[in-house]
Amino acid sequence: MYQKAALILASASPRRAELLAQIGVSFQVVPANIDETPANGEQPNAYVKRMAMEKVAAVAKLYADRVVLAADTSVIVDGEIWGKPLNRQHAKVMLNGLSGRQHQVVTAIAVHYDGNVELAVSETEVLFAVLTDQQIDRYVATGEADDKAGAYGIQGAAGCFVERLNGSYFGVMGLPLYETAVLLGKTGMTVGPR
Ligand SMILES: Cc1cn([C@H]2C[C@H](O)[C@@H](COP(=O)(O)OP(=O)(O)OP(=O)(O)O)O2)c(=O)[nH]c1=O
Repeated sequence: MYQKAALILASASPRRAELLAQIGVSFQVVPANIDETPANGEQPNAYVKRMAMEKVAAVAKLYADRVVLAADTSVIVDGEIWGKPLNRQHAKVMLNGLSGRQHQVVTAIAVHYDGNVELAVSETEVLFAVLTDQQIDRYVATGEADDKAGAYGIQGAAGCFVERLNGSYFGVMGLPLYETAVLLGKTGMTVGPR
């Protein structure tokens, strides 16, 4: 059995740290620095899985005796992978592209322990309301779009852009809690209420 603090969260995302803390897990943060460029013609699911695997591997090689958790979230529109906006103009273009339509949010999580890697993928359908230019401008001006896949964060002001979703709210936010608990459970960790 691992001790509580044996876990390393290989992520710079404050949302992931917040969500992991929410399920009663103690951890240390060691962000992974990898190239997040999709390969030519790479399928969205294959891409998010590869990203989660590369993030976990980059940190696990430095901390071989620990449990390491990494994740990757992408927004998929018509089969196209949308990561974070390059700038605020790009964020507005992305939000315009999401307005009044359905898209998918795919989050892959990878857990490395004892030389093994376990992977899980959470996929959620999200329907956005029709957004006005004024709503988009105001939202982007808050700065909330800057560092998020698809230029929105469901957990903030953009929560009111989401008419409905089918899947995992936490997966959209960046860390699907059910899948995380299942994978961490395999390492022998106690996860959840205590
Ligand atoms: C769609 C959506 C994404 N996001 C965030 C979660 C992730 O932080 C980010 C997607 O980028 P990622 O590349 O998955 O993660 P990251 O670069 O922030 O952190 P790291 O690679 O170190 O783990 O978008 C939200 O917070 N809310 C949302 O509704």
